[in-house]
Amino acid sequence: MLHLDQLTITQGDFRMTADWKAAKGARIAVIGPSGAGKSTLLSVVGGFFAARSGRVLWDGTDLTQMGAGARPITTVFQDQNLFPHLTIAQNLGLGLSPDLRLTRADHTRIAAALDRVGLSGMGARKPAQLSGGQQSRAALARALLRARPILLLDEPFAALGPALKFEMLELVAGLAEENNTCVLMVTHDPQEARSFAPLTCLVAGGIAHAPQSTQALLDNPPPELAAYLG
Ligand SMILES: Nc1ncnc2c1ncn2[C@@H]1O[C@H](COP(=O)(O)OP(=O)(O)OP(=O)(O)O)[C@@H](O)[C@H]1O
Repeated sequence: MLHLDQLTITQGDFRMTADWKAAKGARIAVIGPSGAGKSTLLSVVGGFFAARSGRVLWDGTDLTQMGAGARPITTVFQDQNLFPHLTIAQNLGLGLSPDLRLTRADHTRIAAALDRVGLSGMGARKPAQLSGGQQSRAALARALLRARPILLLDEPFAALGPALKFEMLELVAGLAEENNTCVLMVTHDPQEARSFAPLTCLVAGGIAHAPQSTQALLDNPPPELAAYLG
């Protein structure tokens, strides 16, 4: 279980609180107005930014003082963060071994992860030799290889067209279900939230609210969400 325990997050004049729990395997959309703090929330959970007070726990283990790499968490940002000078296979290998000393078993796992996202045989290419959608798949394959129980997605597919985006979301949902991964995904798109996430965390008015039913929230949005959805 992911537990955000009385978090207070400040950044300049910005202030936000979060105090809730999410079960293993929960898929949660993070939605709210621009500047409300969605990315900041993910940064705090992922270990890229420290909260002013409160704790982040996973299954009772306090992660608050752990660096991002040590947390049981994988984060995928919008820019995909693939290294341009490395091949796709090496980019994936970084998820297994930061110094790229890969065993034969590692190479087998990398090939299997590429197969899984529909990139069979493309491991030797550089990122620039893949389309935007294929790069997204590669970033997802790397996240998959890390096999951490929490996955944070900050608008990872924003650059993709609608068809490809939904294909990717389906892929993530399937993988998350298989691996019982707890996913927090920032999105601006209510349709995306509905199709991907049974639960939604509304971030608005200085509060990252406890996850609630996506359908109920979007069918009957509170004023701050209604204004944002238009
Ligand atoms: N480096 C910073 N210093 C001070 N304030 C910051 C900094 N970065 C962000 N902020 C403020 O923190 C608040 C939350 O920003 P954040 O990027 O988390 O919002 P968001 O909900 O993800 O927005 P968007 O939907 O536009 O991406 C904003 O009000 C922003 O102005």
